[in-house]
Amino acid sequence: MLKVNNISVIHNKRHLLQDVSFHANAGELLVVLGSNGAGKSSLLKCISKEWTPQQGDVSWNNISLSKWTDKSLAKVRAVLTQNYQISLPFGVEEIVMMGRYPHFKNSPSELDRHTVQQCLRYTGIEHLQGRNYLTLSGGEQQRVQIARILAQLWDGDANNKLMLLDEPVSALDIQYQHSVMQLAKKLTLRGFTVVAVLHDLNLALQYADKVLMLKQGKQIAFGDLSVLNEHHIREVYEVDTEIIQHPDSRRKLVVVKM
Ligand SMILES: Nc1ncnc2c1ncn2[C@@H]1O[C@H](COP(=O)(O)OP(=O)(O)OP(=O)(O)O)[C@@H](O)[C@H]1O
Repeated sequence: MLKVNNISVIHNKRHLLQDVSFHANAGELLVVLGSNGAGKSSLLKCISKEWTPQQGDVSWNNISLSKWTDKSLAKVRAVLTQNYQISLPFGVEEIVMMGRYPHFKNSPSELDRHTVQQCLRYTGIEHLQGRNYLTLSGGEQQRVQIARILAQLWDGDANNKLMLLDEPVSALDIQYQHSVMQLAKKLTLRGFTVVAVLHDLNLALQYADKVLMLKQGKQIAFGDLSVLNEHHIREVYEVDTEIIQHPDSRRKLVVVKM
């Protein structure tokens, strides 16, 4: 279980996060929502142990992140960041193999190579094998990055795996947006805990098990999909919306009122 207990992050006397508390269980997809600058990426940095909050605590499986070594955490927690910069002409398999770095010492084993192949297949990018990463489109690069973090978490107990996705679908067309969200959902069904920052409220309504809503570093709402309602959307985004139900699928949709 991921437990975030009353964390605050202060930078230059300004709260980037203030008294944020929530949890996510094994097998849950938690979507973090909020306006630009609300603190979503800052929160992911705290959950990934890149940042240590000045107040409060983050724990993974009942152990405070401060007690996890970087090496052991790297085997159970993987992060897809917004700006993964690579300037050298690595091949696609080499990038995915980077996800295996915490698992081997000097050179990859047969198992590591097999895992890379499995992750390329699982993410539907086998056809990109042999390509120079720098020549891929933004969307293709994003899917390779997803294969990389999957390779990092591939083996071991799925209930002990935490995947953090910062705007995973931002560069993707509608088909791949859904294929990435379906992949995230499939991983939660295996037992993974997935935390994803999204801007698309309809994707959140379709895929989230739980929702956390932030505004200016403060927690506006946390809970099941019922918290993603017109009232909280108005509070967070200052936009009037209506939540309607699709007549056939019964799926809920957010529509902006003009
Ligand atoms: N390293 C830093 N030093 C100072 N301020 C920072 C730092 N990182 C983020 N901030 C500030 O903290 C606030 C929250 O930023 P953050 O990137 O967490 O927001 P966000 O919700 O992810 O935004 P967006 O949706 O635009 O990506 C912003 O005002 C940002 O300028």
